[in-house]
Amino acid sequence: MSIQYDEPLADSYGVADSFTKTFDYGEDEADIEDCPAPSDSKPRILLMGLRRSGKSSIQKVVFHKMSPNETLFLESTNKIYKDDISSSSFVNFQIWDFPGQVDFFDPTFDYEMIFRGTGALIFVIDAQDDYVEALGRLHLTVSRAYRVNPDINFEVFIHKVDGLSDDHKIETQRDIHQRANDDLTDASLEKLHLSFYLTSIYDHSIFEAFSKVVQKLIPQLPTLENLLNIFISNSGIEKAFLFDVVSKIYIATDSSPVDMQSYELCCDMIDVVIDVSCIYGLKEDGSGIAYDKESMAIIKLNNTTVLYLKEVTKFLALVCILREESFERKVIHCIPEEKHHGGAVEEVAITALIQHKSQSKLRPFDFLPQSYIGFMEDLFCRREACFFGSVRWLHHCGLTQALKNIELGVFQ
Ligand SMILES: Nc1nc2c(ncn2[C@@H]2O[C@H](COP(=O)(O)OP(=O)(O)OP(=O)(O)O)[C@@H](O)[C@H]2O)c(=O)[nH]1
Repeated sequence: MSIQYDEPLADSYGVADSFTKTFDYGEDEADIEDCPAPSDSKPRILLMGLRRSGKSSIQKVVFHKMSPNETLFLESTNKIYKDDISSSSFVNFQIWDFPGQVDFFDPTFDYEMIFRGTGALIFVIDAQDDYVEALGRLHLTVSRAYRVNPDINFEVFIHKVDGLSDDHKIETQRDIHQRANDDLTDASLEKLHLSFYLTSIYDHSIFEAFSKVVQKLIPQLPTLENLLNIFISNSGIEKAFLFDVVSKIYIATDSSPVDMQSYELCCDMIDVVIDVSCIYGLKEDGSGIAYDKESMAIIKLNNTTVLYLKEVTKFLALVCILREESFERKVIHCIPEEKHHGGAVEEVAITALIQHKSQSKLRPFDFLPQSYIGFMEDLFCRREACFFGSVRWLHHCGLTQALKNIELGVFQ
């Protein structure tokens, strides 16, 4: 395996702070009564479920880099615990971890106010325990929430499945799915849709499930997927993910199916890049940050697979899996001699294409004949454009702008 690494890694992005913050487990806790009015607060994802079902562990493992074994020592949550992760993550939301014993009939619990500003409600069921009580609680919770806010996405994590055999997992999912939906039908709530996920903090399933929960809350997701689709089909890439670097949830991918192995490979690559960067990328006095706009890495595996990571924004990375042949393809070899306009042909051609594709009014390379642009388009269509050209194209053809818009208001 060879790693190419772009130095220096120090810049003004300030993600180091975020990384340090993620290791600080002591955030503020707030009483239920302290909840701000929905209009003042960030969009939120609620984590609910019975005591000891694993809610706090999920939040700590996904957003605070706690190792799964450390969760054994987590104390029971007694108050609503609000975690604002927008300072360390692309996704601008709060996660509210509820104590297991929340009582909807308690007059001090203003559930209407809480549900009104909620984007997604994750209900965690411990699959290693008897789940009859959890199903009753799930029904009570989602039916209340739905009546207040029918736009909430209801997500059920069938959790701790690491202790179950494959057959047992499928059977448990089928049974929980059936019973939960029967309860909804009995209550004439057929329109209430529940999504189910098998999760564990001991593998990547919890990150994958969280990725899907978050993606549903991004209205611009089809645009991002579309860009990634065009990108991979023009460059011979097999799979492309846009990753939130700190949490390792992916906020978008192309529309080819996600297989767990590819996802895990990309997650591991992020870890490698950040770890190497923390060791070798900082300045001698230890200042600087581990992830910035210079961050880029290529890992060549010994089975002709190439992993490619490139910074997109201070929180996001594009991570791709491709074959060596696609990676090495160079557009320059395909351009006939008479089309060369001096030295940096590739640079000029790609920039021209970017301008052309984005229909920008500024066209500094307008001097290039239309046929030339057509020729380049043709190369892209024939999947002969070079890999790096495609990466630049993706950046310029709207990805950066699309992401900026999302950052401005992910849920609006
Ligand atoms: N095997 C296994 N254990 C888990 C998993 N997730 C959490 N746990 C364990 O479950 C126990 C309870 O986890 P917590 O995160 O404290 O549960 P909680 O739902 O926040 O509990 P309350 O705060 O009491 O509501 C801990 O010992 C965790 O280590 C998992 O995916 N697999």
